[in-house]
Amino acid sequence: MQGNIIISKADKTLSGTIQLTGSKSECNRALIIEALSKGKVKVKNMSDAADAVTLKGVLNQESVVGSQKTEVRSQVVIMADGDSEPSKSEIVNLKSEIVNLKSEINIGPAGTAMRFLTAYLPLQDKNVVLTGTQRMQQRPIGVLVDAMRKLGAKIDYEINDGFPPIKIHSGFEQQTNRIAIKGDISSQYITALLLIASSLPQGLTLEIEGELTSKPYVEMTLAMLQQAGIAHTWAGNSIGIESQPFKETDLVVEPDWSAASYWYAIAALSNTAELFLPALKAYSLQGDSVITEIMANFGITSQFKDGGVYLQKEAKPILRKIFDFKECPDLAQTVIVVCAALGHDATFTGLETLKIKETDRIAALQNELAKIGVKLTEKGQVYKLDCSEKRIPEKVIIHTYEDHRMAMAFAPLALVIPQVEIEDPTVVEKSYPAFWSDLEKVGFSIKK
Ligand SMILES: O=C(O)C1=C[C@@H](OP(=O)(O)O)[C@@H](O)[C@H](O)C1
Ligand SMILES: C=C(OP(=O)(O)O)C(=O)O
Repeated sequence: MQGNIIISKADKTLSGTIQLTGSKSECNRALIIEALSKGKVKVKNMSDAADAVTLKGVLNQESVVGSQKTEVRSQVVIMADGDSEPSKSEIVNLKSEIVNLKSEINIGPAGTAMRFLTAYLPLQDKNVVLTGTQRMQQRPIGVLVDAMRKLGAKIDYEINDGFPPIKIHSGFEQQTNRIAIKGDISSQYITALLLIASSLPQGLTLEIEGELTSKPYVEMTLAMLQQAGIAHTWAGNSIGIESQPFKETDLVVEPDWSAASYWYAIAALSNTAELFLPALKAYSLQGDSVITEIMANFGITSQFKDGGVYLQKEAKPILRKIFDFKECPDLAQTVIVVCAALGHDATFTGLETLKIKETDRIAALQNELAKIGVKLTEKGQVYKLDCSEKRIPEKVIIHTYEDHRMAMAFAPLALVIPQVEIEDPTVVEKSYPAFWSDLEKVGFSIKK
């Protein structure tokens, strides 16, 4: 879809069934595990999220390159075994062919792919530059690169220390099996290391320093590794995984609960809502399934039956005034916009990591909420929403800052504002490409 779109909804009722695509978080873990397991583990219900499709493409390409390398290497062996000895220059050429088979990988805006590959690629005996979008080049990676260097990886920065692009060199040899790592910047660094731990000759124990942010994502990683036969220990701040083989299994990706959160937001802003989301589980590996509890405060009930979840709206006063997003940072925009739309002054904590995501999500929220007169103010680590000067214009234009969640979190405003114009609507492809067509399925009008 090119250009802006204008969203509107003639009535305030929501009903239907929406089949959500697979979780990008689960899928990206499953893809790395599949690649490390060398065929033992298979990913089922591959996500349509662009970030997952990108990672799959890179890993497939890597395995093609891997077999090309083997071919080139065996050519060297044949030449060396042949009647005529290969000349020095022939060997040098073949060696550089090996090195140059693939020299740059660009993962676009995919944060988890960037982090997971930073741990995965050094183990593949590669010389490769790993890069992404301009924004990706501002998202920190230093904590993970430091940890990988201590482990034995050879990694240089191409432009700025601590940020992509990074150059990964071949020749990994494990130097230690115990690493201390900061837990309060991104849990993705920890997940990246845990994913490769069982494939390291000496295994790996991580000592997490400071508070662990986004903890459910680390639990998801360990649960998925467990499903693939990898045992761990977790005592206090120390997580240990011994060197061990994967077992043959399928990893089935559940639909995306972060995507489901936008449907909860739409339900919360509708007068009546009856929506079925198939295949979502009550006991999910995804921490964002906590949206069921959060949205109960806005009158949305969740009933798990028929293999999915039914959402229903009950007329109820809003209960909660304080929301903490430390364990579910991707829900922050969804819930804050719902509070603003309902004029519900509330307090938010656990937003520390939002400034280093797809955009500075705090600044983005502040700018866009100001368009309806709502203020989000920061005092230390506590954020307050002030709706006292809220206004409902005929039309609002939402800038999306290359952030899928800005587009999807503000779209539900179409239930309270006659026309919501979304700039750069294709951003949703990162995690939920069918978002706009799914809105149309339940009666939203989407015009270019
Ligand atoms: O591991 C994951 O799949 C993710 C972890 C979280 O990041 P942080 O750990 O950086 O908060 C989350 O925001 C991101 O969308 C996905
Ligand atoms: C932060 C996110 O993704 P990533 O870090 O994987 O780019 C997100 O999807 O909200």
